[in-house]
Amino acid sequence: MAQVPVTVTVTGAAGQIGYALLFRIASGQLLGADVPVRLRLLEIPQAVKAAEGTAMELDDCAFPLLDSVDIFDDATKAFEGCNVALLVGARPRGKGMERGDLLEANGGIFKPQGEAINAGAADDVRVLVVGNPANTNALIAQAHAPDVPADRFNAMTRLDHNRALSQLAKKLGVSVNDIRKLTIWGNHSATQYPDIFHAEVGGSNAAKAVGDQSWIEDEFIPTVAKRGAAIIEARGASSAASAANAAIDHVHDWVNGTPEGDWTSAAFTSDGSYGVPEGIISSFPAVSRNGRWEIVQGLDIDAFSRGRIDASVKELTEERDTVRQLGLV
Ligand SMILES: NC(=O)C1=CN([C@@H]2O[C@H](COP(=O)(O)OP(=O)(O)OC[C@H]3O[C@@H](n4cnc5c(N)ncnc54)[C@H](O)[C@@H]3O)[C@@H](O)[C@H]2O)C=CC1
Ligand SMILES: O=C([O-])CC(=O)C(=O)O
Repeated sequence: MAQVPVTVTVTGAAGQIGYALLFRIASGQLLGADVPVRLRLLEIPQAVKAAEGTAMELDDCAFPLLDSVDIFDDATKAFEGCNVALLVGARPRGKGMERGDLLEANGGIFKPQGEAINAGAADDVRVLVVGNPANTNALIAQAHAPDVPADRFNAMTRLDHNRALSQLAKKLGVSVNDIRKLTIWGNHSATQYPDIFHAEVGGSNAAKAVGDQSWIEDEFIPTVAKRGAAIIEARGASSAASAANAAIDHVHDWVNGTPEGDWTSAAFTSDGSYGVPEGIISSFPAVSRNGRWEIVQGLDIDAFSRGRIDASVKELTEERDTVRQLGLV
């Protein structure tokens, strides 16, 4: 191994996303085919044995890039020296629940994890929160890591972005490779706004190519925004492999940069752009340059998009107010 290994901490390692994620990280898909990784897995004590089973399977793959796997039930140890933290461990929602119903149950997990990241992670740590409600859990972790730059705490809306790409490609009968500049705004929840008004298909405007506002409003947006619930209904369990895939995409692009001529969607601390209140963790059109996300500026937001963005942002500010009342931020 030519390079120094990068330390990647994964929480909820024995869960279903963990199982879909760890093998892809160890094979080099998270950071690059020449970057060795050290895995540190965090689980609750009852699930440590299952995590050990996964670690045995990781051994059995003989991944050339996998330097080591260590398992912990103590957050302080798990985040020691961590460069990339994937906060997956949380309670998933069941049928009929909204992600916001999990705020109190999961809020308690992200405070100690933020503290542990603050105490022991590497100076360049990047944190992606996957566990729901992801945006507000990221806000909680960030609030307890005052020494880590705020922009290092992200929440995952890349799965929504990928879902939207796929739905739009199907509608237009094109490949996902033909679509650029799609955006998920707001919260990773049913209020999210998948925006195709700035998207391009084969270089032309995607909304014009669709040419059907009622499809956008009544089919596309609800299908993308409620896809998580549809998967739960169909599978009896929430999305796992697609969520792991999106986490890989998000961190890969954050670290290695987004392609020229395109952008993606990522949730991070608002600087007030597009009227999103400063400080909340909201999804934006984003490019990554030199390892940092930048919000794509200068997009015209019409009245329809304004209303949708505002509705999702309102939910985010309400979630923030709830966790404030609970003393979590
Ligand atoms: N942002 C997104 O797009 C998506 C988010 N999710 C969310 O990801 C989370 C994980 O989903 P699954 O893997 O399906 O759930 P799961 O229930 O299969 O696994 C969760 C794992 O987390 C562990 N865990 C619980 N508390 C922990 C703690 N304090 N520290 C470390 N580990 C802990 C559990 O023991 C369990 O092994 C859920 O919150 C789910 O809603 C799921 C899909 C997409
Ligand atoms: O819907 C859920 O609870 C899991 C999730 O976040 C998603 O699939 O988008």
